[in-house]
Amino acid sequence: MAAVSSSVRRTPLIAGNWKMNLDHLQAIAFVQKLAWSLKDAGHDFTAVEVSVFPPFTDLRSVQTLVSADKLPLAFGGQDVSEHESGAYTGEISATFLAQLECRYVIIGHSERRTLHGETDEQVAGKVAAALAHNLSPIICVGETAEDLEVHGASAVPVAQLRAALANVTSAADIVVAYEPVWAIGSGQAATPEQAEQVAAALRAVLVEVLGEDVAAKTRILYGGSVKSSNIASFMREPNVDGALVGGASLDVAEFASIVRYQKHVGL
Ligand SMILES: O=C[C@H](O)COP(=O)(O)O
Repeated sequence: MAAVSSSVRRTPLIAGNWKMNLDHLQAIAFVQKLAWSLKDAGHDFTAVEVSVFPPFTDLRSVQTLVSADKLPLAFGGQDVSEHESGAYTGEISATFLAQLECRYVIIGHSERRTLHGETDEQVAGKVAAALAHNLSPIICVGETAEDLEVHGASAVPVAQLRAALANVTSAADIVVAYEPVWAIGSGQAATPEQAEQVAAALRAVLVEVLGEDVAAKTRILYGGSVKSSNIASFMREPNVDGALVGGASLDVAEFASIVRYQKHVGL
């Protein structure tokens, strides 16, 4: 496995993927409460970055609030089109997301791959579209329970990451999220050791494709049944740099507690 300099500091990222939950009014209330709760707790947003991923219809409201109140929160879309513009009913372009000051966009979530038949080629196209508009793609990869049994944990995520990077040739501001499909919404998270093993294999792909410097700076998140009670165990792993949180990101207190993992476990 390719070695990566351990001296590079990667700012942890805790990302909340709301999926198809919270309308634009609920989004405003949630973001206000989250920001107040974290500020009250003295959270250092430069030490652990926080981002939320509302439905598209909430983004304008979230942008307005974050901008007006100068909140130290990032936000982004849950998906993006690989196309620039045109006759693509229902699609949202990277240009539109960039205009709403999105910093990130989730790409290739297993729910998109499974429920909407999204292919590796489309994922690669979306990654390219995001980067072309200075959005940082959070590239999701992960194996199903069947993949795990047949191929082991790393093979499918590694192949998915290689495919997603097909159009990426230079230093790029990307994030990788390792989300075993069987762990999503199941209450059965991977063990920290499993997450670290796959994250290390994914970092080796980053070294091969993008070089050691970029690989050393790229954050790799774990996702799948992350809660305040297990986040610290993942964050202790050297190649895990944050979490992509689904269900637990919909509760302000629980999500704030995940963000504050350093505090409550003394990391
Ligand atoms: O994007 C988030 C993941 O799908 C994880 O969801 P979960 O935390 O509900 O398991």
